[in-house]
Amino acid sequence: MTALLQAEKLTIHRPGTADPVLHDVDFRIDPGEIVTVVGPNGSGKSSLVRALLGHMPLASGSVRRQPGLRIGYVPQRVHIDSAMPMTVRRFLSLPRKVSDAKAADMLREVGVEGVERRQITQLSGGQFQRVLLARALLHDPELLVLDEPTQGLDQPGIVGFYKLIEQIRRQTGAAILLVSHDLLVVMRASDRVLCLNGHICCEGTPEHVSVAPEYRALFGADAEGTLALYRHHHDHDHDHDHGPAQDHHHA
Ligand SMILES: Nc1ncnc2c1ncn2[C@@H]1O[C@H](COP(=O)(O)OP(=O)(O)OP(=O)(O)O)[C@@H](O)[C@H]1O
Repeated sequence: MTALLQAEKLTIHRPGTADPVLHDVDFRIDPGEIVTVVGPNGSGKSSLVRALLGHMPLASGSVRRQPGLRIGYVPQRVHIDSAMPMTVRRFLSLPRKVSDAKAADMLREVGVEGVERRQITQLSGGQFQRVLLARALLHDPELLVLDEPTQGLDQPGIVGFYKLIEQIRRQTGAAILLVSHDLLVVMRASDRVLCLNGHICCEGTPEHVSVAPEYRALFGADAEGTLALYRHHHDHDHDHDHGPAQDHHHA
């Protein structure tokens, strides 16, 4: 299968220095895959994403994107000037104009129907993340890139967001590259997890990564809980679809 996006020996330096943020990272994502990048703060997750998208210069190595690849991107930080009024509708037409019908469809798809006239700055955190997702989906991406898309959401909000991501993958067949701290929830939605700390510490299926010594060394006690939760979800999901993790405390 041809990768949508592939990097070889990707190395990035801190600006103006030879100090590597990332070194020798090999990466690929295939059509329809959900790949999650985890790693501690400062481990280079956002830098990897920005380099893969061509937003950041490489010190060495290569990135190859399929020619004409349509990418939808939700960056980690979106600065909205609160002094400048901006409706959701206007925001969706930046930078590329979309029709009212398309905007309305997309807002409905992501579960925030009818918020067109609302001011961006007056949305809740969860509504704002969904509007960002709607904007990233407007031009039928083959690859959706989400950098910490659930920041500021509470646990049910996070679970709901990842369900939406899985649903989008099912409906559109888009590949999804996720950066996240929400190890517990993210694990379940991913086909492949890549654990980063300046380089790739380990990668593989969620179950493989959660028992890898490199992963455990990085995430300590949290790592144990991740595996327990992953197993729990995984077992149950074969039987029936049921509610989020916090409804079921199995120690
Ligand atoms: N524009 C920049 N100038 C200088 N250093 C930078 C810049 N961007 C990132 N860095 C450094 O690169 C390293 C990796 O940062 P990056 O944001 O990629 O990590 P991250 O894993 O996404 O972190 P977090 O989980 O905190 O978002 C950090 O040490 C950071 O200080």
